Amino acid sequence: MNVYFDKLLTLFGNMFDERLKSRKSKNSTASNDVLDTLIDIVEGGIEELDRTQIIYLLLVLFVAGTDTTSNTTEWAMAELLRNPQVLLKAKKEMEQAIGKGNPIEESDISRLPYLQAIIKETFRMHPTVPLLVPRRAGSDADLCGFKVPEGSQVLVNVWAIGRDPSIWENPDSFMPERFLGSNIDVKGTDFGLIPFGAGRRICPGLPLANRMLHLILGSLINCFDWKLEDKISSDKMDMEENFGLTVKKVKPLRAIPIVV
Ligand code: HEM
Repeated sequence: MNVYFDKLLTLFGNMFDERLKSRKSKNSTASNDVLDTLIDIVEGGIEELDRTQIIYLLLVLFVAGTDTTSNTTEWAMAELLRNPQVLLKAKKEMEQAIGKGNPIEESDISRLPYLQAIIKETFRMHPTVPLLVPRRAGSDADLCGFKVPEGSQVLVNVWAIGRDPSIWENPDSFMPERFLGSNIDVKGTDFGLIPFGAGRRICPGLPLANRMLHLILGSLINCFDWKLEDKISSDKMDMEENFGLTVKKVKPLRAIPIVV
């Protein structure tokens, strides 16, 4: 793992140095990306950050933002292939809203309520960070009759919340319809659905990740038809989960795209 981190740190270090150089050149145009913004902050004297801190910050964003987004996409595709009627309904919605085979744009998302519901349902059943980031109780607390002494480490089991039959009807069924016409969202205020956490340490990548997921999944649905490898039927798919800091599929999804 450390070898990979070292490689990434070298990569980000080179990017940082090249960007500084290019910003000083006469023909430079602003990229307006994260790196440019961080350098603007340093040069504007708003925050004291050095090269090492910026490189580590890029590493954190990269590590926290890649596996989480790709895992969620993989779970969503697996559920769509396991539930062909859901995939068909999503295709129809997109065909009507943006036209078959067209890539989806950010401005289309608000016109695709079923796609939004599919992503919420994926987050409910497959929250990629199942226990969030550990918390420590700042003072003694009483939680539904349980005593939580000051200083205890608290883990929030988001995976179990998503499968709790007292909150969700048929919790083990993939039913995006449950979110149609509902205001429940993943932004940290509906505690039945907190795949990005909640409170002060809520995932800062939420707006980016949520948009990216709609664009990626929407394009995969609208631009391709899909079939499972080796003629596996949808009801025989392996959905076993590997629990760790993130929940991955034990057997990676292998599906074949066919351009529409
Ligand atoms: C599907 C995508 C993602 C999911 C499900 C997700 C989920 C989470 C969760 C559950 C936490 C802990 C929050 C808590 O304990 O309350 C977290 C923290 C974090 N996430 Fe994400 N994340 C995603 C994508 C991203 C992206 C794209 C970025 C950045 C580009 C990012 C950056 C971070 C960072 C930096 C933290 C640590 C925040 C802190 O400790 O204050 N995440 N994420």
